[in-house]
Amino acid sequence: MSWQTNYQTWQEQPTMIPYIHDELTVMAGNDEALEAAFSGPMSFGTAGMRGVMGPGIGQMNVYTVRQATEGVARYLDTLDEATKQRGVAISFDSRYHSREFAHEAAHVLGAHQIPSFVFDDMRPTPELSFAVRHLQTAMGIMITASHNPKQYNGFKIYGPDGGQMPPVDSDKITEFVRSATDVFAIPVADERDLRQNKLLRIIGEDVDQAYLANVASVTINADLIQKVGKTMKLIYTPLHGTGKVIGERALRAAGFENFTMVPEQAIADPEFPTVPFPNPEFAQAFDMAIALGKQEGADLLVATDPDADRLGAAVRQPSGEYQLLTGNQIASILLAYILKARKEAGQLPANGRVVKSIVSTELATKIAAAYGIEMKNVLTGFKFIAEQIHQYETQHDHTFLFGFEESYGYLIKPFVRDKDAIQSTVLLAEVAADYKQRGMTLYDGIEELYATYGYYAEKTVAQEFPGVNGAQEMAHLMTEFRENAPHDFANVAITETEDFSTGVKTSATGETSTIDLPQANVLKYWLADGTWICIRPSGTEPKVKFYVGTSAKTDQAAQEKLATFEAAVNAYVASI
Ligand SMILES: O=P(O)(O)OC[C@H]1O[C@H](O)[C@H](O)[C@@H](O)[C@@H]1O
Repeated sequence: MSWQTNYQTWQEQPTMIPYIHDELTVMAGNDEALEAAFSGPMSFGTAGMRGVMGPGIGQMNVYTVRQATEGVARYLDTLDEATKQRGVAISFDSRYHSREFAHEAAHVLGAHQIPSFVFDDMRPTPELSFAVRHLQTAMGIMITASHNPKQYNGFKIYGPDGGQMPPVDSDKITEFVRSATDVFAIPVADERDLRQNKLLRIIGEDVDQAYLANVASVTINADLIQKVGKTMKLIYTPLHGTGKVIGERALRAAGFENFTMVPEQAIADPEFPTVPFPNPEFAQAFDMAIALGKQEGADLLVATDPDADRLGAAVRQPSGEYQLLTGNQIASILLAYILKARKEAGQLPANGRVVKSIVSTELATKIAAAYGIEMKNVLTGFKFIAEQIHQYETQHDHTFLFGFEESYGYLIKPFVRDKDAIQSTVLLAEVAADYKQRGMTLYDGIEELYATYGYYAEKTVAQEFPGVNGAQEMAHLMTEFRENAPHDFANVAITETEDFSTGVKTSATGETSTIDLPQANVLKYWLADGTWICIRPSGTEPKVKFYVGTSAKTDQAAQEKLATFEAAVNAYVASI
């Protein structure tokens, strides 16, 4: 159907929600906006859906949230009654309409006689993952657009283990979402009736307490925290999001009492008024924390994104200036501490495993190997880390020690099955305390890791492919890489090419072997000097991402190599 026809259907609805009706009126005559909103449905995939808020079948609004939830409900209808009656846990972040969307989801589930457990106020994504496990619900829904700009919102689905659903199940839900084509015909139950019939229950403090008790268990050395925790100075910013509700309590419960929250950013605000993007990957997210850190002489600055699943950090350098750490550096220093402290405590299991994505740093592999611990590499997406944990638990063959992605996501203990910035904040504080006790800072700690294991450097660059032809152009780029395969980058030979779409690894001499991972449109090259280069279309944005990871004997040499390979990749792409 054309966007004009879809638009007309919306215009002619007799019972349109008044504020959406008003938004439609504002859009009248703006063909570009109307085309974007009405040409096709929102895409619903393995990560659920995410998009700009506004009227139309292609944007996030009450009707598209109802449609997505209807898909979830129809899926649950196919399961046995006992599973269905376990219901769905629902949380939401601090964005515009997040609370409203969470309740709309409950109303749709209620119309199917499916109970829901909705948080009384915003809560982090990892706490929703925890709630699914704690309340033993059949599924979970998180209303969030993570660290996207304020115009966005999203709908994420979780399976009974608390992990984002693996493709095999989420594909079924996607089918059901697509089958609910008439968004205006989806039945919704009345909030008051649902509450009376116990089909909608409000949860909050009870789950918080259980979650916080678990978070306290991620610390390893209680004596250390006792000694240093009270004096070590931290600055924490929740960047106007859900971390405010629980991050403060988590730090305090773990014994870190000497911290200040950036006051302006400890106010939940869907405008995210103090930052250009509420994303701890961006330096500007730290501007206020740095100013406060300098005033207070803080050792460590920590920022969590609006749904508190990602964590960024900055550490004080000897000069008094702060240096931002990358996701790879934060993960490496957390991992090195976990392995060291657990070994010292006699708690390092021989069958321990660390899990990371294929685009994350090899420094972690080297650290793990130094402790005789195996590294498992999985595709990008924390659901694949959750899937590993589930497997270890059911097969009893490995013990999960740590999981991470370079995109600022880490998980320490599996009472949550997604990245957890609250757990990570608490453990990172303990790591800082450990260095402080040794008369060092986290900055020195990173230097120490490099001096021991080699200087590792990584970079991700993304090329955007906006517009209607974007997907096609991205496909063309990937095809070019496959059909006119490069032999080298910057004159360093490619020794192995991994094509995850066929699951085949090919050496320069033509020998092949199988990659033991699900199929995905990803290419990874291993070079003669140990450098790796990976290319994949983003699963969440219209971008192709290029990742480079290298290492050398000095920092300068590693940075130079990184710059050379980045230029070589850019040159190859420009030649296509
Ligand atoms: O596909 P990308 O844009 O690189 O995003 C990848 C990210 O997608 C989601 O946010 C997942 O929750 C993350 O675990 C994953 O890292």
